[in-house]
Amino acid sequence: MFDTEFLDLPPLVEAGGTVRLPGSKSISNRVLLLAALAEGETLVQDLLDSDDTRVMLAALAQLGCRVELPASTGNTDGATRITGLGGALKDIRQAELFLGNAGTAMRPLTAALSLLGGEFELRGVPRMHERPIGDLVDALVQLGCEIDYLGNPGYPPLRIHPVAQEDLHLDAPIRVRGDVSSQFLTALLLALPLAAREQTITIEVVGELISKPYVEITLNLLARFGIAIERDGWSRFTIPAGSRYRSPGSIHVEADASSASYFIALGAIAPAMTGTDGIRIEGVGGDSIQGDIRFVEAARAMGAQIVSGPNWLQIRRGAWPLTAIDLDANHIPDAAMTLGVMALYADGPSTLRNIASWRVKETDRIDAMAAELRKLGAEVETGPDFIRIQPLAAGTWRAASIHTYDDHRVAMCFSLAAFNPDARPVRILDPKCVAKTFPDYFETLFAVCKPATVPVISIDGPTASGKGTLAAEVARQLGYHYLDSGALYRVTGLAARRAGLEPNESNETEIARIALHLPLEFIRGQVLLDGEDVGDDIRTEAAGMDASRVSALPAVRAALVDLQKRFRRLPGLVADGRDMGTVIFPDAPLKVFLTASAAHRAERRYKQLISKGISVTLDSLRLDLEARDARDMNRSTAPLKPAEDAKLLDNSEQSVVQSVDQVLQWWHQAQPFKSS
Ligand SMILES: O=C(O)C1=C[C@@H](OP(=O)(O)O)[C@@H](O)[C@H](O)C1
Ligand SMILES: C=C(OP(=O)(O)O)C(=O)O
Repeated sequence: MFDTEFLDLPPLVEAGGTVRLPGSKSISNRVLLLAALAEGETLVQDLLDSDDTRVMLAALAQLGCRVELPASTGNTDGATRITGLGGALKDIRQAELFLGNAGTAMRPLTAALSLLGGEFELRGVPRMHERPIGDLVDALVQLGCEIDYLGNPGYPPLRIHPVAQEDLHLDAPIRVRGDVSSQFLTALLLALPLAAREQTITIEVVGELISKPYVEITLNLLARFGIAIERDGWSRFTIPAGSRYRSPGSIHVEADASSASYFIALGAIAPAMTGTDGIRIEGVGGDSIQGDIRFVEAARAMGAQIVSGPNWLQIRRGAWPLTAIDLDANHIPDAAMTLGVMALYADGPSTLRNIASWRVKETDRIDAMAAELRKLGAEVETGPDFIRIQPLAAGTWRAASIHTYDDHRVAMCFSLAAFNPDARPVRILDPKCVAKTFPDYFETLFAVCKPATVPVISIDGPTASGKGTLAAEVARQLGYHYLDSGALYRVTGLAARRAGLEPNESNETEIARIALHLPLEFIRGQVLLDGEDVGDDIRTEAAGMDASRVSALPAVRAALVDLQKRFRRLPGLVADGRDMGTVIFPDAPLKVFLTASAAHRAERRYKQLISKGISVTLDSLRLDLEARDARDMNRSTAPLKPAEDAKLLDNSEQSVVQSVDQVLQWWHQAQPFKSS
C-alpha cells in the first residue's frame, strides 16, 4: 500500500495482463457476522483483508468470538476460522466497538447487538458520525430495543442497552425505510433470525428500496447459513419461525465486483498491451452473486468488449471513443462512480441518474466527483440525484491534483484519468484511503499498465555525500522505487558465494546470469535479497573483496546495467550512485549531483564510524576522501562528474530534511499540477 501524502501517476498508454482481485467487502462482512452468530466453526476462504473487514473482525473478537487468521491457523489454504457465539452472548456483555467507516459493520452490528442483550457503544471515524442510521434505529426502537444517540440524533455514535427477548414486539410487521440505504434492511434481515426461533417475523419496507442487489447478496448468504427468507417483491420480507443460523462449514468469498469495475474500465479505455488480449480478471465472473457485476452491462454499452465465464472476465477496448451513456445507476451505486471517469473518454455527455445515495457515503460523492472531474477540465452538471459529465477532447485535459476525501472509490476511479490523450500526469492525494476495500489497488494497477515513460530522479555524487540517505527519503516520500547502485557489486558477490561460485573469470557467465535476475529490493533502509535483509552480510571485508572481484568481470558489469534499468518501474524510481544520470538513466527528467566539502564528509563519516566503535582520525579520513575524489573524477571509464543537465546540490551546510525538501521542490517544479 502507498502511505505517501500523494501518488503521482505518470501518463499511461496501454494495459494488459491478468489481475486477481481481493475478496468482496459486502460478502466478507456479511459472512463474518453470520459466522459469528452461528454455532461452531466456519472456515472463510479468500476473505478480504482491508480496513472494513479488520474493524469487523476486531469487533467480533471483542464480543467473544474466536477469530483465527490464516497466519495463526497455519491452514495452507489461507482460510480464516471463526468460532461463532451460537446466537447468544457468552461471557462478554459489554463492549466499546470502533467500526471505522464500514457501513457493512456499523449497520448490521447495530441491529445484531440490539437483539443480543448487552451494553454496547458503537463508534466510527468522524465521517461515519455523519452517515445516517436513524431509519435503522427507528425500526429497532419500534421493536422494543433501547438505543441512545451519543452525538447528533440520527447518526452514530450509539449506545445500545440490553433488553430481554420476551419484551420485544415481534407480532406486528417491523417497518423500515429503504430509500436512504439498503443496509438498514440488510441489517434487520441479518439480525432478526436471532429473535425468530419461535415466531415468524415480518419486515415491511417503507419507500422505494434503493441498491436492491445488495439485499439479494444478503438473502443469498442467509440461505447459505440455513435461513430461508420469503419475500414479496421488495416491500415485504418474512423470516420463518424456527430460523436458526447454521454454519455451512466452509464458505468462499468471491473477488469484489466493485473493485473489478476499475479493471473493466481499464480494459475499455486502454489499448491492449502488445502480446496480451487486454485485461483478464480472475476471482469474479458472470455467475457472481454481487450486483456490481452488472457494471459489465454498462461498460459494454459504452463500447467495451467483454467475455465472461465462471469466475473470470476478459475485457478489450472496443468502440473508441467510448459511447456516451444515460443510465439509471441505482442498482450499481458504487461501481457507477467508475462510469463517471469513463465518461471523460466518451463521444458525448453521459448522465448517471437516481444516485442520491452517493451523497451519504464515504463523502458526498456527487459533489466530490463533480469537483475533481472539473479539475481535469470537464464540464459537469449535478442535481440532488444525478450527475452529467461532458467528455474531454484531446488538447483540453489538465494535470490535476485529485483530492480523495478519504473515499477509496474516488482514488481508484480517478487513476483511470492517467490514460488521457494529452499525456497529463494525475496526482492522487492520500492514496492510502484505498485501504478501506483494496489496500494494494495501485500496485495491482501498475502491474498491468504501460506508461509512456517511467519518471526517474538520479542522484549522483562522491562518497559520503549522503546520497543514500537523501535518495531513500525522496523515494519514500514519492512512493517510488529506490535503487542503491553502489550496493550491486557487493550483493552480486554475495549471491555468487551463496551459489557456491568463486568470483573469478571461470564463473563469469554463471555469475552474470545470477546478476541479471537478482531478486533485489531496497526498502526502508534494508537491502533485501529474495526477501532477506543482507545489509550486514554485504558490508563485511570479505564481501568487499568479492565485490571488487566480480566488478572486474565484463559480462557481470553488462548484466548489472540491465538489472539497474529494470528498477525503472511504475510509479517511478530514485536511483543513487555515480553514473545514474550520465550513463544508466541519461533521460532522467531530474538529475541531481550531490556534493559536500571533503571536510564535512569526513566529519560525517567520522561520527558514523566512532558511533560504531571503530577508531579513526578525522585527518586520515579527510585525506582518504580527497584521494578517492581525485581518482574517481580522473579515471578514464565513467569518471564521476555531474551530467550536463544536472542540478548541483552542496549539502555541506544543510540538514537531511533541507536537502530532501530541495530535491522535492525541483521535482514539483517539473510537474505541472494544478493545485487542489
Ligand atoms: O450492503 C452492502 O454491502 C452495501 C450497500 C450499498 O450501500 P447503500 O445501500 O447505502 O446504497 C453499497 O453502496 C455499499 O458499498 C455496500
Ligand atoms: C459505500 C461504501 O461503503 P460502506 O460499506 O461503508 O457503505 C463503498 O464501499 O463504496
